[in-house]
Amino acid sequence: MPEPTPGDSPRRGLILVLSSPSGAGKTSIARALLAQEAESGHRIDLSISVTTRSRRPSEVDGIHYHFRSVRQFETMRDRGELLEWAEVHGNWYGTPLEPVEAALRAGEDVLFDIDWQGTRQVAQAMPEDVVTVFILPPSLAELRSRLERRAEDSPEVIARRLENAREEIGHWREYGYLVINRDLEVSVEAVRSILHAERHRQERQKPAQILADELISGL
Ligand SMILES: Nc1nc2c(ncn2[C@@H]2O[C@H](COP(=O)(O)OP(=O)(O)O)[C@@H](O)[C@H]2O)c(=O)[nH]1
Ligand SMILES: Nc1ncnc2c1ncn2[C@@H]1O[C@H](COP(=O)(O)OP(=O)(O)O)[C@@H](O)[C@H]1O
Repeated sequence: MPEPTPGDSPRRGLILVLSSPSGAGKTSIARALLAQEAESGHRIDLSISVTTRSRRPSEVDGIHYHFRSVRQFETMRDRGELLEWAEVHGNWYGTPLEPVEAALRAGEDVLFDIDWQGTRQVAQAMPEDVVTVFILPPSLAELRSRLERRAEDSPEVIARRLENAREEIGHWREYGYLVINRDLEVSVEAVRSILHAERHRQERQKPAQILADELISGL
């Protein structure tokens, strides 16, 4: 992306929300998307949520989540430090507000991996900044087998996530875009196309708006 020329205001960043039932592949899509965007010089950051759930073997505190006690979580929430929060699968999850505001101001996009309850809150709080994508698994059998293949949760935890899938999927109508995650590469490309198109929305293109007016006044 070319650097804005002097006098241009930088584009305000956008929030790209990915939601899905657990195991449909949003974390895999998010990771690949971030890597590809970074490679091509675009600025998009992952919002790192705070959670009270226990860390999985493959997860690192501060990279995948900020793992906190219930008391620490409640303190952050009560101080107004969270943009949104929700109880999901029996644990608390929330999005720290400050890094999101700083990124948007700096013209940087932010990727959210949050559930439908959080999406609603963000869409209400920042309607102009939010783009929402719901990821569907190709079938229930595939959803189950992805949760099992990931092999990071106990059978009880997997069963609970499958039970909750019905409610999560039930909110698909609240999202602007739908992607069926059959082939990971194809899904990543679909989400990238959405992101790239949304960056060009007229309302988000301050430098282009200014340029258009300058062109008119020079004619
Ligand atoms: N509302 C909200 N949901 C979150 C947040 N972080 C993660 N989630 C959601 O919590 C659910 C469980 O996430 P996680 O424990 O990582 O399990 P996974 O989806 O099976 O990998 C998913 O639907 C996430 O999108 C957050 O900050 N806020
Ligand atoms: N398109 C796909 N085809 C096959 N397996 C996939 C695909 N997308 C993700 N997976 C696998 O499914 C499992 C769950 O994916 P993950 O990204 O952790 O889902 P979520 O974040 O939605 O819970 C992981 O083992 C991941 O490697």
